Amino acid sequence: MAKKKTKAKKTKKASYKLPKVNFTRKHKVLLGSFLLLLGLALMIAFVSFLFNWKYDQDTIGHFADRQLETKNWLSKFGAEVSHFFIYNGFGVSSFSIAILTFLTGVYLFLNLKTKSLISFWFWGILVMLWLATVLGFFADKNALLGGVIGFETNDFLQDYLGFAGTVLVLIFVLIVYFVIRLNVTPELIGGYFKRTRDEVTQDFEDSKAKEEKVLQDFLEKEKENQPPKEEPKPISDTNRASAEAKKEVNLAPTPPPTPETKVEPQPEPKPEKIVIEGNKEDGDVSMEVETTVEEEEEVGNLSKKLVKDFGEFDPTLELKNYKFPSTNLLKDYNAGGGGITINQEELEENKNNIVRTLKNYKIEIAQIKATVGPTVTLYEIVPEAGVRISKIKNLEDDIALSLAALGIRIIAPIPGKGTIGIEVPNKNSTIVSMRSVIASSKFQNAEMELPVALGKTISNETYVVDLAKMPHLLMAGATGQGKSVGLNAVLTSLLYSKHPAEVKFVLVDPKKVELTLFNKIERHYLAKLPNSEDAIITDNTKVINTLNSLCIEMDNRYDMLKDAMVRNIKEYNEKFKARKLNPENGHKYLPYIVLVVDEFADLIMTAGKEVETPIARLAQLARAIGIHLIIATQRPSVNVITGMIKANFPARIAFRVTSKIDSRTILDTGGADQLIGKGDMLYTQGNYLVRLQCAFVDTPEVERITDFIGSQKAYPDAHLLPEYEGEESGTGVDIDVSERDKLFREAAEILVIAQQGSASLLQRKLKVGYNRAGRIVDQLEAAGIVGPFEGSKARQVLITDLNALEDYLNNE
Ligand SMILES: Nc1ncnc2c1ncn2[C@@H]1O[C@H](COP(=O)(O)OP(=O)(O)OP(=O)(O)O)[C@@H](O)[C@H]1O
Repeated sequence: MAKKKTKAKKTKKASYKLPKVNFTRKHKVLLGSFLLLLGLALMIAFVSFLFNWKYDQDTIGHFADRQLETKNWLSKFGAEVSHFFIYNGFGVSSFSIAILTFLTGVYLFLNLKTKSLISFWFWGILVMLWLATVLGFFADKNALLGGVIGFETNDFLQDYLGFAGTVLVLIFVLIVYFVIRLNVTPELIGGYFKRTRDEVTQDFEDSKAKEEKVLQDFLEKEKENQPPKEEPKPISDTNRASAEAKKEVNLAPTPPPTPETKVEPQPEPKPEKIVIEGNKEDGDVSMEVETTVEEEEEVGNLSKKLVKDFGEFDPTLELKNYKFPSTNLLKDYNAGGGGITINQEELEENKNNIVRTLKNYKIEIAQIKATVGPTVTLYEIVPEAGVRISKIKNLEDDIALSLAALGIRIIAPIPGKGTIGIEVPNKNSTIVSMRSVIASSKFQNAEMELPVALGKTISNETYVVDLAKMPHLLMAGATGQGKSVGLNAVLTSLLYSKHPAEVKFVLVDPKKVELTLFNKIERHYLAKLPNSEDAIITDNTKVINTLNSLCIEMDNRYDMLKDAMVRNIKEYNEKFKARKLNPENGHKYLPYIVLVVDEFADLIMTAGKEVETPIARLAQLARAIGIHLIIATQRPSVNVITGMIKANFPARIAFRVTSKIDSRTILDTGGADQLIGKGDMLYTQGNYLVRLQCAFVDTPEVERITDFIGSQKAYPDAHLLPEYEGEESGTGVDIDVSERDKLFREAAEILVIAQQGSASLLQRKLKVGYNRAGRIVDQLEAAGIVGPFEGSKARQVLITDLNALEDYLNNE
């Protein structure tokens, strides 16, 4: 009980942190411009007052007298206000007031965060008081310096503390200002002096060395320029030396004899010298032509040197002994039987049925060919010339009826082939094992960023796609049709192809049981928010924070890419590996991040726009910086897979769904309703549909893989995403007491009696609509009566009984 009360108090305190003024943007612009101009006016008035105050003194106090003239640039107003602030107030330090007013105006006008304004005002006023008091010492010389308040404060302090005491107090206040406001500490000052001393010594030594070098060069040049027969000249004989030098046309740039020129520590490229010999007899002079050498780029040079010395940067070095799981950990489902079995009888029967049915509708077939896949067999038909394709397509249901089989799909025509396809499910389907697709050469030799072996096509070929190219994947299908297996297949593919340094997963699993096994590889492959305990997110409210954190990560990565002048993560990582990006400038190797959401419908139901917006943002922008989303849902309705989501997820997988409408929602076309389930799926990447049998990976297999990886040396922690400070309350708005609903008190009583912070309860008891009930709950939250939004659970009520509520509301 007591705990609840303290919590209630805490929330109350938190909600009163800032003044509760709800300005609209228009109000802010108006107030901002007013304050901005008022600040300027004060400034003008104050400056003018400094020159004209003596003349204007007679007019003070006669504001109503229109005849009286003032010299202040802002006339009577200026004179009165300045007299009030400067003469009667704080003296010249009153300029602070004008500056602070101006600053407040700017903040409001530009809609900047007003939080720092409070500290501006606090410190500004402190400085003003301090300065006024200090200038109070000189009040007898000039009354304007400290103003009346400055003089009085000074006088007051001197009465009690004497002159010395007052000075000491003022010095202490100054120290407080420096330490707290400017963060100045003795160490900082000491460090600064030490630095400047070192710099001076260094500079001195540098310039000495440079001077010596210049002198040396000069002498050498002189020596070179001397004709051999000439006597060596004394160094001091500069006049003569220059006269001799003039005799020769020397186009080589002589080093400027200024000791200030900075000499770079790295060796300069040596210019090549070409000497054009002159004919001495003709009195010709020889000329030395110096060709300039292109300076090499420092970064390139340095990076080449680094690569030469240390080799390319290896992101996997920290876990260099990491061993990839072997395919032996996966079960071979076809070990005994060995692949697809072809049932001749079945094939014959189906062929006859198809030919007969089509004949019934007067469609003659020129040729028929069967391709047996793991779950379905494709009969490719070449009709006789003159048969209309639409005719065959319209017979879909009739053919299905005559074949007496579920899940018949007619593809007319098959893209890229001039044939019509009829897919008929096999009586005995074959499981496509994960092992067979992982071991396939297609997957093993795939030159892809994020290879994913989805399964096998109808012609029994392994189908491998690049998640980085998709760039996001939407997976939908009715319950029990193979979505979770599909997700596991995708994750397993990535575990088999990518080192922990190269890819990180953010797993969202509202069902709480589907992805738990991946907990074991948390420190290898998972990414999480700092301070969160579990890497796998099962709580919907935490998803919002994680999504927003990913948005921050995305923005950060874009900044890094911009800084590195590359367009995508691949180029960035290549540049980083070639040691062309300096880690000291914040660059680091960027792993791909794959966000997997197992039940998206649940998320949209509980958090709605709050998840949709960051998901859409990530989907729109994250492809270049290596964040890829995989979203699965068993409810493919339009309010879950919204237009915004769909537009950004061109790659989609549909498992079997119950209706044609659902199929349309996922794929924009029918077909998914005719699948046979158990991993039978349609995949599209925006153009045509491919029917695949999803690779099957069972829970024990995933467990073996995660155990294998989890038992190896790991990073100290999961990959940490940037911190995201969610709003304290679910609503994030401070609600003015005066704006509370009329039913606020009644609603508070209902929730306190029921001890359940639910909007639907209010809807029923108060007979109000959902929106109003929701608003009241927000107001109750802002008042500290109910706790924050907790996803599907009702909010906690922070007040225990009606008496406590009465006290609480009365003390507000
Ligand atoms: N690729 C596949 N090959 C063979 N059988 C499969 C395949 N995928 C799924 N199955 C079978 O279907 C069952 C249900 O699959 P899964 O758990 O993936 O369904 P789901 O769509 O995730 O269901 P839910 O939405 O209820 O979680 C599996 O236990 C398995 O027997």
